[in-house]
Amino acid sequence: MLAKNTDQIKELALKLFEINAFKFGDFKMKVGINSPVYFDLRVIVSYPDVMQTVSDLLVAHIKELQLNAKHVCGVPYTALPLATIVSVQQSTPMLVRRKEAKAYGTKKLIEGIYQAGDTCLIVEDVVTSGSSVLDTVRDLQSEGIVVTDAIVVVDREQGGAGNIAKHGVRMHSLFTLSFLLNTLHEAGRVEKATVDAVAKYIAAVQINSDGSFIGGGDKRNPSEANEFSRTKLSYESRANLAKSSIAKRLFNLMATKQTNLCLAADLTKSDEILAIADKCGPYICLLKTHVDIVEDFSESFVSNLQALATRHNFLIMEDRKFVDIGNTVSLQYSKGVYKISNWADLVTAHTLPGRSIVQGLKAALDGDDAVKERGVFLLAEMSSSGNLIDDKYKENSNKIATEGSNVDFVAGIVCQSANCFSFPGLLQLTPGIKIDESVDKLGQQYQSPENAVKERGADIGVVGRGILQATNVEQAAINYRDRLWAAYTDRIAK
Ligand SMILES: O=c1ccn([C@@H]2O[C@H](COP(=O)(O)O)[C@@H](O)[C@H]2O)c(=O)[nH]1
Repeated sequence: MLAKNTDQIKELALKLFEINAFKFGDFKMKVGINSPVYFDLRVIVSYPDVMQTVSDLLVAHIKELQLNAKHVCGVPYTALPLATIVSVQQSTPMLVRRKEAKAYGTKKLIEGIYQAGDTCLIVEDVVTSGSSVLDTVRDLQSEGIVVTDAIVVVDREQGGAGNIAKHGVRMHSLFTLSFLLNTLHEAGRVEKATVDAVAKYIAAVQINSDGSFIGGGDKRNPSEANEFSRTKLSYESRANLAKSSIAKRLFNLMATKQTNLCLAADLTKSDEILAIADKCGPYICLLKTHVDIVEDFSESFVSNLQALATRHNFLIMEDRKFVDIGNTVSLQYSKGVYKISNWADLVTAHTLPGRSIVQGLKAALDGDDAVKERGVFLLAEMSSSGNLIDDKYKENSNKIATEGSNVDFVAGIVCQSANCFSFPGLLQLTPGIKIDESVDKLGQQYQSPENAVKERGADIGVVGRGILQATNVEQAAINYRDRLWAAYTDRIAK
């Protein structure tokens, strides 16, 4: 890294974290190992300002290092747009490497005009073992092109630079993983413990270009290599990793109040809801409503509920399960009889309409400060038997939740299984909890608090009729609070 651009590079590092191009979690890497950190620079194409900064820095770096090759070539695919901008900015002709040779026509692997003996600079986004850079080097060399240097945005410091050097190619990076972590720490975005844990992982997991481990052994065991598995981290440390302000607030509230119980207040009279909120308020982190079942809804009902939320320190979630085009959802959230955005800290939404559902909800709020006060939980799974959700739907819901433009507003995911998502800054809300595991007559399936938290990854357990139908609702809330909380403390202690 060159000292001249340090401030700009630091700013870029913070921006990459902000747009979720860099994240903490438990990620499966190309080489088959789990990693606590992941770079997804594919997202930067959606941020022209970030593209501009990255390519400006690459060009400045190339000039300073005097890497005067005749061509530039991006490693497919993420680095292709970066290589294109570098090529245009420097007026250096580009070469394009195909991943597979064409089955027809020229059958070329390298597109562009070149001659044997020409030099070429490689552009890459992220280097782990260096194998992708080396694949590109090999194909260029097979055409007689000379490669002596590669410029990359991020060096994960896991052996890539050394592996590439063994093939006679010098690797230069805009920044390293350690630099990025220290920058995030200096800016107060991550704790020192996080920096140390990742440093430990990097030191332990050094990779050869064929995917084997430098020094031998098998580091694929996540408990040895990765301390960032979402279900192993405390709510306090996950608060630091959360990108949504309300998720941070909820994690901290749960940790200080020592409760991960959400009460589903599915009652039809406002007085009944207020009475149960008052009785159970001291034991819950969240109170969930279905406001459209309340027969005597009024503005005073919501203001009284908000007063109870302040008195007992819980948040309010309207389980509206929005599912429509962005414009309609925006109106449903903020207008009509209920004006949900005025009083519900959190809402729920299906991902069926696609990413526009999140944008629609955000559009109803008045600016960035209002967005910070609110959040959404996206439904990726349901507890009802025979529901139509499949693995692809789950995976795509997770993608929507972690996309850069959504991360400030998506606080969590409603789901039933621990493998639904890995980003530790999101909360898993799991409904369908009852001490006597059973089913109801209309398709609801229940599991015990212990199973929900320890086996299925629930961070917050939702209990409705298990409390509402108890003879002593306050005592029932205490029982569920105690069992859910004990299951969580057991989970992180193991
Ligand atoms: O998959 C889902 C999503 C939401 N819910 C809601 O949770 C409560 C559960 O109430 P119980 O009385 O404990 O069954 C209810 O408000 C549902 O709308 C869910 O059950 N499953």
